[in-house]
Amino acid sequence: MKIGLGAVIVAAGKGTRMNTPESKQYLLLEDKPILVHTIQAFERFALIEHITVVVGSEHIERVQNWTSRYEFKKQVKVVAGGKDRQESVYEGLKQLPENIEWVLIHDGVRPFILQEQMQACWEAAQITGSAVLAVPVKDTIKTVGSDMRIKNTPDRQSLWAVQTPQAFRVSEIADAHRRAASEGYVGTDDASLMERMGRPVQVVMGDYRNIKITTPEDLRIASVILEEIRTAQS
Ligand SMILES: Nc1ccn([C@@H]2O[C@H](COP(=O)(O)OP(=O)(O)OP(=O)(O)O)[C@@H](O)[C@H]2O)c(=O)n1
Ligand SMILES: C[C@](O)(CO)[C@H](O)COP(=O)(O)O
Repeated sequence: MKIGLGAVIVAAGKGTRMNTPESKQYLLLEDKPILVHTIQAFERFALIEHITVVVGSEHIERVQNWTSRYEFKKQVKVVAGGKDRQESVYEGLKQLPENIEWVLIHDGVRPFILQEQMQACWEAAQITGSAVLAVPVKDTIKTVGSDMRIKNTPDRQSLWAVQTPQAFRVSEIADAHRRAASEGYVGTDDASLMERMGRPVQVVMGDYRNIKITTPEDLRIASVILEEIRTAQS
């Protein structure tokens, strides 16, 4: 069944918080780069027809070569990103083929996305128009001033840590990006661009293992999660 679902996987960041010579998306997790694990998760998701991977311009050829090396079955287009995540997503959206009506936008450094989670996010987007995966926060969150004094304590019941994928109609999220760029707004996720246009975004319960590999300790946690997922699948 063709439904015009594509993926934009953003991986054009420098990984400054990881502080390794090689950007974190190219670090090996067991046998292959983190970004390959992520692309392969989208390869496995049957509904995805097209994958656009957004990388730094100096890495385009390297990632293009992965199609033969890792035997990708789907069409994987590799394009250059921008100076921040938002610009990179927008570049990816602009390069999607015409027939792609819906998109899952995902961080290249979230390799543990499960098939059932992609499915749940996609199904929720079909109903509401937009959907994101998120998990309830476990800690108490404080708003803190520049003087390091606590300003207030938001009610934890309503706080969720948002993940990717985030699912949208291509025309709507591209419009939201166009508007944000022209108005100089920079958000840390794509849903926030829909929110500022007054559009509803459905939250779908995510999985705590869908971590964004960000700092060195995340690499050790990632090895444990990978082993656990492999054991469960074998
Ligand atoms: N100009 C950018 C910046 C970020 N990203 C991507 O957005 C995702 C989430 O961003 P983050 O974890 O913050 O990655 P980096 O920007 O690489 O990390 P840091 O902020 O530590 O430099 C990553 O897959 C990253 O590659 C991107 O495509 N283009
Ligand atoms: C989009 C995102 O993964 C949602 O949690 C996140 O906001 C991106 O993180 P960044 O470090 O701000 O790029």
